[in-house]
Amino acid sequence: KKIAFTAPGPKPWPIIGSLHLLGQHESPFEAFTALSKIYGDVFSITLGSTPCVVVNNFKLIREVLITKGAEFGGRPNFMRFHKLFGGDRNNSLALCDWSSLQKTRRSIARIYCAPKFTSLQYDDVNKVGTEAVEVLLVELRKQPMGQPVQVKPLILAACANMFTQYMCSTSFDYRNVEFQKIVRYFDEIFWEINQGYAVDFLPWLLPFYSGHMRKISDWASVIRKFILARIIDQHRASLDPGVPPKDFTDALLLHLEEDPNMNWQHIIFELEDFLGGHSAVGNLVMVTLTAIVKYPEIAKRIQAEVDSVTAGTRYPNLFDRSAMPFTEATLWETLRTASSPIVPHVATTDTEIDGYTVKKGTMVFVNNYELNVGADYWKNPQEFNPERFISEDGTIVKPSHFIPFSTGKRTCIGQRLVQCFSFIILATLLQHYDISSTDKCEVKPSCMAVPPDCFRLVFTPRQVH
Ligand code: HEM
Repeated sequence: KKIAFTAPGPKPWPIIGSLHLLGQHESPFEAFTALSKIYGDVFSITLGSTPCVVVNNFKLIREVLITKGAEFGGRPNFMRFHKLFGGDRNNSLALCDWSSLQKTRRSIARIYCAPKFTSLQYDDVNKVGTEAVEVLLVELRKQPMGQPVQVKPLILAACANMFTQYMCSTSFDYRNVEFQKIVRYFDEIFWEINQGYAVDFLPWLLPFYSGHMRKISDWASVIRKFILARIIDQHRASLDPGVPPKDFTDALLLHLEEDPNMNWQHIIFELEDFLGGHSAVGNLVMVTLTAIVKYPEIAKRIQAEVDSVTAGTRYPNLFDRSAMPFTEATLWETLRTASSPIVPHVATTDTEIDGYTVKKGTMVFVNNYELNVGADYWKNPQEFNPERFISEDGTIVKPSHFIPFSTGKRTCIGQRLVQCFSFIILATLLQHYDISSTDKCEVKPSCMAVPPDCFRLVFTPRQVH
């Protein structure tokens, strides 16, 4: 008879478990990599009183996300996740446990959020993206040129309009105070969701976090009220079940009429989830711009590419992507080096990883930081070098272990939109400006988010493009 063993790991202390070990490095993922050198590529760790397993190599990560994806489809029960979604994290697509409702929600979203290259939706993404970036250029021209500018809110507003226009056929003026407020709150939430807190694992600390938790649920509820009043109500008034849906919002509303398992709340929460994706794109662009500032030669290569493709006579667009591999590769290299964490998974049944027993309810961390910067996976991993994603024939190549959007059942639904919108913004900004900074442009390791109030950038109009 086979004897069941759990994976080796550090001995937990009473109450805090091994939480203290995560504090010994700049990011918990660096701590995981360090611990994997002691305990092996799969190890157990108790955080607070939660049993966790960390998987650290590509073979085991595939086992968790693909081969046994169905057994690891749950999400952690963090209080913050509930607070963000009206008291129940199952309202959220990214933070809910796996269910048939989730399957339905993902399938409605896929057509709109993962548009194929030859689809009508792709043309729409292109149109919406290029129009919104032209408005961004107009706003940038109003800023003092050659001086430090707090540019994040402008970039986020452009991204927000790309998302609201694409998904809800609605966009907003940059001076609309309510719009500014929800863009800010979405960004606060994005920053928040990217932080790890001891209270996630030590719920008895909750009384000390009550103010913080209230703030989180207030941000989310202001956002939902805005979505209902400014977007859903208008769509509902003009909805015509006899014609194909004009956008994602219509598709969701039509689905509500057909599917008894769907209710009003689901629609609002689903829109909130997807519209919130704009903060991810805006933060990715900000992180990419830190590389542009740090490595001026990379900016020059992107400028050469955009100048040659557009001959200085038009704005770049999505159909230029294949002719601008360096620009695209810079975004992939940013995703690699920033190494955004994969949301933890949870075992929904008693199972195994690499032969070790994993009990139902165990939280599983996928150490994608190791996949992104480990010496076993990359040549000179610490170097920022977009060339690593360009093949000899000038096309983009991504090694199979590079999974910035994860893989399997719960893979990111927004990845195509991210690639499309961030490409348009980066290419157009560099077509028009040289970008530098007098501030320290630092990004935390293993984090795709920069704080809502972050470094300023200096935009200098280019003479030739
Ligand atoms: C730089 C930008 C982004 C990165 C790096 C990113 C990465 C990820 C990762 C790693 C996951 C977790 C997958 C897993 O647990 O296995 C995820 C989930 C998800 N992402 Fe993204 N994402 C980005 C932007 C977006 C955008 C723009 C949207 C929406 C339009 C979006 C929608 C989602 C959703 C709905 C999920 C949850 C899927 C599920 O749990 O079933 N993401 N993303």
